[in-house]
Amino acid sequence: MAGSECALVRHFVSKAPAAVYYIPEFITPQEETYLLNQVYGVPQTKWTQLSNRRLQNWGGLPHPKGMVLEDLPQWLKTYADQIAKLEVFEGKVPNHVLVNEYEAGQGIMPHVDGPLYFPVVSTISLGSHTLLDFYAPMPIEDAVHVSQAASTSFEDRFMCSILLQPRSLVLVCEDMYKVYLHGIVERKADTVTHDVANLEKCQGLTMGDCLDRARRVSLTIRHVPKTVKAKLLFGTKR
Ligand SMILES: O=C(O)CCC(=O)C(=O)O
Ligand SMILES: [Fe+2]
Repeated sequence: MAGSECALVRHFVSKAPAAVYYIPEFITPQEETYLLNQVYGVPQTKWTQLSNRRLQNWGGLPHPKGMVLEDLPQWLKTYADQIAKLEVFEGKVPNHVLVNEYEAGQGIMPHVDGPLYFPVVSTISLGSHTLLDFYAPMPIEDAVHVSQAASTSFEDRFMCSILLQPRSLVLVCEDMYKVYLHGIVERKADTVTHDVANLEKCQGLTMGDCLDRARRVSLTIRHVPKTVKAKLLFGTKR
């Protein structure tokens, strides 16, 4: 992306409840193919299989005592450096990437990314679109009656969706990171509705369109502020 195009204001999603920026076609189709080749070119042992998705962790394992920093491979570092220039990380360069792979029909439960990261997440989507859904947190008074609240809560607390098209970049900031939960519903297709807050930034789509999901790979690029040398975290006597 050319420097002059970097001003984020025009990518601001004004219909979201707090700061989200959505940049369609952040990377070219050639870069998308290149990144997918890199993701699938790593040794099988880099993959962790979860019940509803596979992932690769790069940069180190975030830990409350600090992350033992590992260099990002160049194919990820290039994008961490580009995203740093967008200035949402306040001068820091992202040092951690989670690669998530979802088959059509897979998703991720609503969650918050938590305090180990600088409170901004930047995500490049590869291969397929998805809908990233945002939810208000559970009210405190309900939290003590979790089992009752949980049965209806996500539907009641739904706030908006952001359509993540292949090759797009989304930046989730402020309360969208710190307060609201995000998740991806396990569905094979998504319908475009008024709930999609960034629809006006998605070319060629109209209300009511049905989009079939395919396999999606996401690069979740973040900054872990607290890093340590391996010796300090684990001690010397092991
Ligand atoms: O795949 C995505 O876009 C979301 C991933 C996510 O929320 C996470 O890894 O914490
Ligand atoms: Fe997340």
